[in-house]
Amino acid sequence: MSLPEAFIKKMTHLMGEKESAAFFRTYQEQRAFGLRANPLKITPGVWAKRSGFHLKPVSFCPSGFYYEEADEPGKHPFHQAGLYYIQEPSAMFVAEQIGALPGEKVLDLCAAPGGKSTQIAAAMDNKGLLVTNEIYPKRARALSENIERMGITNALVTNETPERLADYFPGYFDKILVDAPCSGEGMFRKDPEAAEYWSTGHVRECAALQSKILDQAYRMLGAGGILVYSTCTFSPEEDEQMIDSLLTKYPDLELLPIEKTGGIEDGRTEWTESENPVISRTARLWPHRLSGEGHFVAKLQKYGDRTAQKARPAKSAKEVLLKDYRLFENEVLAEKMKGNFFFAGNHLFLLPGSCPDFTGLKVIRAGLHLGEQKKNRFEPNHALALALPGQAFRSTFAITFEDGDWETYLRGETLPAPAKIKGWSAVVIDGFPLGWGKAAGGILKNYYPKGLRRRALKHENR
Ligand SMILES: C[S@@+](CC[C@H](N)C(=O)[O-])C[C@H]1O[C@@H](n2cnc3c(N)ncnc32)[C@H](O)[C@@H]1O
Repeated sequence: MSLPEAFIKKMTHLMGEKESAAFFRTYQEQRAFGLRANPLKITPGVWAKRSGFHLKPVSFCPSGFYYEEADEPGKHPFHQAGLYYIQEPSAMFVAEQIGALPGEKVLDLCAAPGGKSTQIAAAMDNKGLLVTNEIYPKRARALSENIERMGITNALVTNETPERLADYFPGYFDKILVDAPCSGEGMFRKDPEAAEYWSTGHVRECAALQSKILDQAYRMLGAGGILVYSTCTFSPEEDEQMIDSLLTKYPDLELLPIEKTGGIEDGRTEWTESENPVISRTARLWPHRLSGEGHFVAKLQKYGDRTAQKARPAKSAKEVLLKDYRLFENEVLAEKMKGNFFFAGNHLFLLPGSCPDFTGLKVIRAGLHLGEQKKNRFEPNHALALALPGQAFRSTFAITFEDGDWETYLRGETLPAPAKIKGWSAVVIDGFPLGWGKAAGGILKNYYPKGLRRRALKHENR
C-alpha cells in the first residue's frame, strides 16, 4: 500500500533507519484478524472448541483469539447470536487496562461501534452501570445494535457531546475510557482511507480535539477514579505529548504503570519535550513487535479517596402499568424479572442497577429493552431474546448450524413449526437465542428485526 510521503519522513526521523525499516515492512504483510468471545454468553475455552474456526489465543486478552481470514466469522449465525465480537487484536488490550468490575460506574466516552464497551460490559458481568456514549447519531445506532447483540443489560447508550455529558455527570464515574478520535496511523493497513486522509494538519487538529475531550473526561472522573486514554495512531502529539501536557494541566492525575507482555513496549519518553521518565509507563503496540495493528494506551488515576458523586436515581414505572408485560412474562419466560422498570413512550426497559435519572439526555438504549406495550398486549423486543440464555424461555424453536434453517430465519422468512409450539418462542441455534418467532397453525412467523436481516448474511468487520 502507498503511505503519505510526510508520514514516511516523520516516522523515519522518529524511529531511525533500522527500526523504521522493520516498521514499514509490515505494510507489505497481511494484517492479523481477531475476535473476542463473549463471556456473557459462553466461556472463551468452550467457544474455542465449538467455533469450528482456526483460532489462536491473543496473549494480552483472555477472551481474544486470532482467526484466519477464510473463517469469515462475520457470516456465521453465532455472530448474530452475540457469541463473539470481531475486533482488531491490539484493540483488545485497551479495555483490559480499565479493569472494570461488577457494580462500578463506568463511562466509555467515544464508544462506537462498541468494541471496547462490549469488552468492558463483559468484565462487569452486566452489574453496575456502563454509560456508553457516541457523538454521531448513525454511529451511536451501530453501537446500540452491538450492545444488544452481545446481550448487555447494564448500559445506557447515549448520543451526546462530551461537554453535555460532563455537565450532567460531574465527578460521577469510577472509571472512564477515552478511546479518542485520532489520525488513525495505526490502522492504515486495516483502513487505507485513513492513509489518504492523513496530513500533519490533521494530526494537529486531532490533538486539539483529544485535549478538549480529555478535559471533559477529567470533569466526570470521581476522586480515586481511573482514566484510560487510547489512540490507534503513532504520532507523539496525540500520544506521549498528550499525556505529558495532561499531567502538567492536572497535577492531581498520576500516571499508573501498565503491565507489558507479548511484545508491548513502553511509551517513548524521548518524544516529549519534558522527557519526564514517568511517560515510559504508557504502552505502545507496534505492528512490527506483535501480531496486531498500532495502538497507544495510558492509564491514570485521580488522587483522593473513592468518592464518586451520587446522582438522583431514575424513576421507575408503577407495577400496575406492567400488567400486560407480566402476562407475557408469565407465559413466555421461565422467571420473573426484577428491578427498575421504565417506560419511554410505549417502550418498556429494565434499567441497570443504580441507574441515574437521565431526563434531558439523548439516551438511545436504557438497560434491557423488554418490548413494546401495544393495545392490550405486550410485544417482546429483539434485545430480550439476546439477553437471556436458551433455558430462560418456556418455548423455543430449535435450529442447528448444520440444518441451514438459520439462513431462512435471518432472511426474515417464515419456517414450518411443529404443532406443539405455540405463541412467542425464542429461536435458538445450537442452544443460543437468535431472536423471536411466533408460532400459530404450523407456521413460525419471523420477528427477526427488519433492519438486521440483510446485514446478518454478509461479512461485517466492525
Ligand atoms: C477510535 S473511535 C472509537 C472506537 C470504539 N471505542 C471501539 O472500540 O469500537 C473514536 C470515536 O470518537 C468519536 N468522536 C469523534 N469526534 C468526537 C468528539 N468531538 N467527541 C467525542 N467523540 C468523538 C468518533 O465518532 C468515533 O466513534
